[in-house]
Amino acid sequence: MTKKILILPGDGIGPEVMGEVERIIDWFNKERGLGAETERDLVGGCAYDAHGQAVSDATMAKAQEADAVLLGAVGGPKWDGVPFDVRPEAGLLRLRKDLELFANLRPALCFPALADASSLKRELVEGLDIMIVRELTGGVYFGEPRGIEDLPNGERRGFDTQVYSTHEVQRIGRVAFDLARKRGNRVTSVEKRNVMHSGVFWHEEMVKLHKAEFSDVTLDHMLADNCGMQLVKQPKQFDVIVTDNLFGDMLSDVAAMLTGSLGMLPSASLGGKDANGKAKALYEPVHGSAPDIAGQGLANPLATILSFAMALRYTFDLSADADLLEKAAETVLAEGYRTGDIMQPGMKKVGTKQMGDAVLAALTKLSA
Ligand SMILES: NC(=O)C1=CN([C@@H]2O[C@H](COP(=O)(O)OP(=O)(O)OC[C@H]3O[C@@H](n4cnc5c(N)ncnc54)[C@H](O)[C@@H]3O)[C@@H](O)[C@H]2O)C=CC1
Ligand SMILES: CC(C)CC(=O)C(=O)O
Ligand SMILES: [Mg+2]
Repeated sequence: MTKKILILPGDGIGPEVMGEVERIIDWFNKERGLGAETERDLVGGCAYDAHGQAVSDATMAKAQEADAVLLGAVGGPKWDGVPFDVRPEAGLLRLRKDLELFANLRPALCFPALADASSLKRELVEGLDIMIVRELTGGVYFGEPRGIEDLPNGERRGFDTQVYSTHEVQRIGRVAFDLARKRGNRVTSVEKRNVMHSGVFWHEEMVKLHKAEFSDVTLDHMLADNCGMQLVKQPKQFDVIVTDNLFGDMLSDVAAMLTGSLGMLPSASLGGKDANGKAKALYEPVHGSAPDIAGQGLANPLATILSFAMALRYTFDLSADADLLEKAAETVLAEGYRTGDIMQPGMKKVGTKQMGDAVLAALTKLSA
């Protein structure tokens, strides 16, 4: 059956890195019989420019129909002044919310060739393999009430609401515990129960879930500020980290630097399985639209390419193809190809397109 992939390149470096993924999809169609049919559409600032909305209802309908959505990145200074509800980032938030993509998997893996590209010492990151499981459709990014208001005393006030309910914590907890069972069997649940009621609640629900369904998995708890510190002090102590929307966003950017660059970190955003065992899914790099390097062909496409590898694994159940693509990424790094963000002395500096060329060549060589 044809596999329907909706491609939303977005803004800034989004279209540049997604261009390389499109060439890789073509390769998998021709060489591995993937059978993927792709369609491009708009999200983010470019969608706002085209029709005044960061994602249109028509695009949302296509996303609902697709087997998988691949997204580049959204946002940029051009849209700093647009109304809050239609800013580029709102398009991505709507996709996540309306498709109910509550589980955001952000693996931080240090490829052997990049052990010296991290800002940390080689011995701290060599062999690193952490899975951050971030809750993606709740918490302070979506809680009501929120807004900016005028107060009677002439001051103004800005506010957001952090809120989680039982089913939201339990379902993300289950994803984390299930993943841990296939990895190092250890989950660290991260919140701030020392100052936040939602943190106390998160902790209590995780403890209950663990006792009821996952007592074979080791569960630890850590306060979010300490977790940020521990990630740069001794990152290999972690296996699976499960946390809320905001802390997960921040901690995964921290984890990115352990792997060499934000340009290396892929992600999968998954919904619950339907009656046929199918889950809605969106795949995107962890990084943003990188306005500082956009339009120059300098961006590292590997995070987006590795996000497509996650689509092969999680949506299309093609783990051999996912392994092949991940091996191709590892190979080009071992061969010394480096975009500017991971450049090291003595390596071959390349741009976005040449990195894509190198991955395609590695795919061909590895599958011969
Ligand atoms: N998922 C998304 O679409 C996200 C969008 N954003 C949006 O992106 C815009 C820029 O945000 P920033 O805070 O600057 O974060 P950013 O992730 O776009 O960039 C942070 C730094 O990392 C570098 N970088 C990021 N991706 C790279 C890549 N593939 N190759 C080489 N270098 C890379 C950038 O050049 C920049 O120096 C904002 O409008 C923000 O809201 C931010 C994060 C996620
Ligand atoms: C809506 C996004 C811009 C938030 C973000 O930074 C992320 O999901 O990584
Ligand atoms: Mg982020």
